[in-house]
Amino acid sequence: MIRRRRAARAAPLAQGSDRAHYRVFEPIGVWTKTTGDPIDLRDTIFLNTDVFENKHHFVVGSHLNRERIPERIVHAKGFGAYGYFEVTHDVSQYTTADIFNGIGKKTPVVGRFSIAIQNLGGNDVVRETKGLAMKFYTKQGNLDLIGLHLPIFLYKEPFDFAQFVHAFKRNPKTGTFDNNMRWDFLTLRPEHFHTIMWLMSDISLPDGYRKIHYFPIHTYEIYNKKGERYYVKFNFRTELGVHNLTNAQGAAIALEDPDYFNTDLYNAIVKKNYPAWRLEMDILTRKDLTKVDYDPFDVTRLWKRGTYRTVPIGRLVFNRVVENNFKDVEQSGFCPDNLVPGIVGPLDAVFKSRRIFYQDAQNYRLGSNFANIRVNSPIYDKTYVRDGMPPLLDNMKDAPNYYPNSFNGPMPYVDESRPTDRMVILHRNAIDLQPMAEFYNEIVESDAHRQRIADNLAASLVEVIPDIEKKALRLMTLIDVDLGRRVRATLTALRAVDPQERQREIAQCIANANEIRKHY
Ligand code: HEM
Repeated sequence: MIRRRRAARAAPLAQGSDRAHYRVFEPIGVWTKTTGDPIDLRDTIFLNTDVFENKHHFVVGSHLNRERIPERIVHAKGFGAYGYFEVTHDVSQYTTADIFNGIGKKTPVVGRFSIAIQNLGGNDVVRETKGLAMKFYTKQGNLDLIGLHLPIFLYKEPFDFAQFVHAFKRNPKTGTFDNNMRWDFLTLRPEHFHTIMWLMSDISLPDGYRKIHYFPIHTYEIYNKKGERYYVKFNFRTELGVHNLTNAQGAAIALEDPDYFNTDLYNAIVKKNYPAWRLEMDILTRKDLTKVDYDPFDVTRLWKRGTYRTVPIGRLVFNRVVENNFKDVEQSGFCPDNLVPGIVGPLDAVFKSRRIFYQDAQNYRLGSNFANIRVNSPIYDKTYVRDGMPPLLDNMKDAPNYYPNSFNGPMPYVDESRPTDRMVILHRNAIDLQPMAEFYNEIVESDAHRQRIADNLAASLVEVIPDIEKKALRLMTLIDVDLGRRVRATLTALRAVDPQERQREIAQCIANANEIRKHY
């Protein structure tokens, strides 16, 4: 699979190559200023002219100064594609959501694939959470499902979001990623460590965005026509199967192409190797909720095997690359709170917090009318939300701008199936190390994989100060004595390497990387 990428790069300009964006257009027309008046050739040459006379120069220069908008606080680096979702199994017995009813029904979709911690311009090939944010343009409004490559989340305490982001982003003094900050925070908030274990495992260095499963993680409440409620987790399973890179392959690719994930996705789609995912849902009934001996709304742990059943729903396919990255990707805004009739949504505390902050982030990043940006607009909307910063589209022209009114303005409808009450979820704040031990001993399939996890953890501890290292090793030992022992042993071995030997190792690593690169 890596080899294909080299071939793709060999002839970037060749006709019919995967670099389809190098097409030559039919003449587009006369170049104009932003105000539409044609540009004279003499307005494009400033040398030996009075630069201050040239209005065009100032329009272009001052616009350039304003080209950047704030990057996303997390998942800043990403790439997008358009596609569709097709129902393969009717699930109307569980939900009235139009998108999931009627075999063969197709709904247009935009997706944004991303990396969690890197800034815009960062490296794709790093051991970080990957995301896939999806917007389904359904007949009943936009449904946004936002998934990660992991089936669990870091914490169930919403307050931790800002603290985690600060600890895992850059040190305020050095401007670099800092394992001391990370481990300090982790040892004080051990709940997060479950996700960190998944991050240190093989699936967290995947071979591109296409070969990953994505999980919206939360337990969603859904309801059918009779008003019966179900509790479900959605899973998007890649049809290509999960493929991961070794650390050495990752290092080589990171050097060669920091945008590898974008390149891979782009090339696959233009070559018509459309990436596809099977959507399924794990289901618990209301009765099941009272029977299970775990909290099914806790995003930090998996549902126990044997307690739920899984039903297939459909197929998600991305078959069109975006035509303009800024317009379609940078300006896209996904809110987990964009739900449709038939899907009440999750009830846990983390989701409640997300209901507020995505919307707020997009108000800040894109402006209060971000829903009017084409990529974010639903198929149908008739609102009383008016005016404000552009874009405004037709601003509902002269239709009434208040409700109720006597002039036939938009009217609400009645969803008779929608539940009238909401369950209140109370979480426990006890730290449960059992899911972490289970991950290490049961989900991780082999001893060799356990060793790789320990090696990755140890590598992240090399620069950590003794006090924090001690706490980190204690935590790992509490989870599993074998884990603590392995990490300690690798750490000792890494520290024992004398500096010259280390230099040789780095040189060897680069040589290995070059060797690997020869093959793709
Ligand atoms: C308290 C919990 C959380 C908060 C407050 C939070 C907040 C945010 C914010 C503010 C953004 C940037 C949005 C933008 O600028 O458009 C974001 C992006 C994102 N978040 Fe979260 N998040 C939380 C938990 C989660 C969880 C549980 C998941 C996955 C299930 C997730 C997945 C993502 C993804 C994939 C993106 C990138 C969206 C895109 O591509 O535009 N987050 N989050």
